[in-house]
Amino acid sequence: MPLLEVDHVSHAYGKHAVVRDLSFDLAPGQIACLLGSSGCGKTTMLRLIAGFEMPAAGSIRLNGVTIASAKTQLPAEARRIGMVFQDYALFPHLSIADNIGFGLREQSALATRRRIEEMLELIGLSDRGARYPHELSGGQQQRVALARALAPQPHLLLLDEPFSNLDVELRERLSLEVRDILKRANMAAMLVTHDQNEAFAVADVVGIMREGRIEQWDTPYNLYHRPATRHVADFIGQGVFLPGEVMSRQVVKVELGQLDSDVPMDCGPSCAECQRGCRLDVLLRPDDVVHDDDSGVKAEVIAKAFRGAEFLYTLRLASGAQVLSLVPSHHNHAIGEKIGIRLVVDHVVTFPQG
Ligand SMILES: Nc1ncnc2c1ncn2[C@@H]1O[C@H](COP(=O)(O)OP(=O)(O)OP(=O)(O)O)[C@@H](O)[C@H]1O
Repeated sequence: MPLLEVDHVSHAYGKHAVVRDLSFDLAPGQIACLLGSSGCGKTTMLRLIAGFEMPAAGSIRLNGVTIASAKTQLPAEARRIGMVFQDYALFPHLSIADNIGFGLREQSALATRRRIEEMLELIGLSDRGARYPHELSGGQQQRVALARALAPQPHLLLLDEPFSNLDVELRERLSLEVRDILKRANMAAMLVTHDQNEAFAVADVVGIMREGRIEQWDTPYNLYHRPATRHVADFIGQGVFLPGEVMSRQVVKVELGQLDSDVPMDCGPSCAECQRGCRLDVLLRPDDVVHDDDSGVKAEVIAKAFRGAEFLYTLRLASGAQVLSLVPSHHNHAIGEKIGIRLVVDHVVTFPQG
């Protein structure tokens, strides 16, 4: 049985529909993320699960029990759902240990002390229990916020942009640490963010939200390699769309060569049984375009960005179309130079021409 079931949930603020017919499940111990640009309804969905908003339609079940629908609304404090916010929200006048123990006041003093010690160990701050929040770094404070939310053993943890107050380097490291802590605690969690790296670092499964709907609910790998829509393909990672000509249901030709797809290609709604000659767009990621001096296909370097181990080259093809290519940075070519390239595409992704 799924731990969390969100079933056709909708919500509006006045007449403004913000969450539209959303459905997804979360398994025990699974970490999911809602990813989308600002205003797409991510936080509202989190607030519906937490119990701070009531759905206009649909239902939310936790462990098989309906906690929210248009008719039922279990109070937030009765849901056993923990929350971690972007501003940590630690109590400044309480020690780290007392912050973590805040939600445990109904337990005996001994049980509370043991649980605090366990949580301090889980977040790697066993020696800081007597300190106060202002004596800790931002990353450490966020770990304490996580420990405080985990201490009462919630069924589910919700994290609202938990790393957005931290600098990029720390954000990346803490994302991995948080994933590790959640996995060790076998805690199911749902994160919302607009940062793709964060989503990919923390989550097992990611829902791409747009205007209150989920466009694709999938693993980070599939979102990148098998985007279901043009919007997802654009939103996740980098890439370009190159016009292609369908040679058969499984083969498409682009300017750089012929590609074999392991899935049949649909050229558009009118194309029931694809005929040779239909046209569509092929998604090419920078890692699909490989630099090869021996290749007969040449492209002109029109821009380059140094990434340390690699250059990201923007290349112009003979037709004028542009592609991106990730090239090991010891291949340092000048702008205007022509370099050999070839395609190495594992998954051919095509869309009707836009
Ligand atoms: N309490 C509210 N009353 C009225 N409108 C609201 C309220 N909360 C959010 N909204 C609106 O609903 C829409 C979705 O907001 P929400 O906070 O869910 O988006 P989000 O995807 O989390 O965005 P962000 O990444 O900027 O936090 C926005 O247009 C926002 O202005």
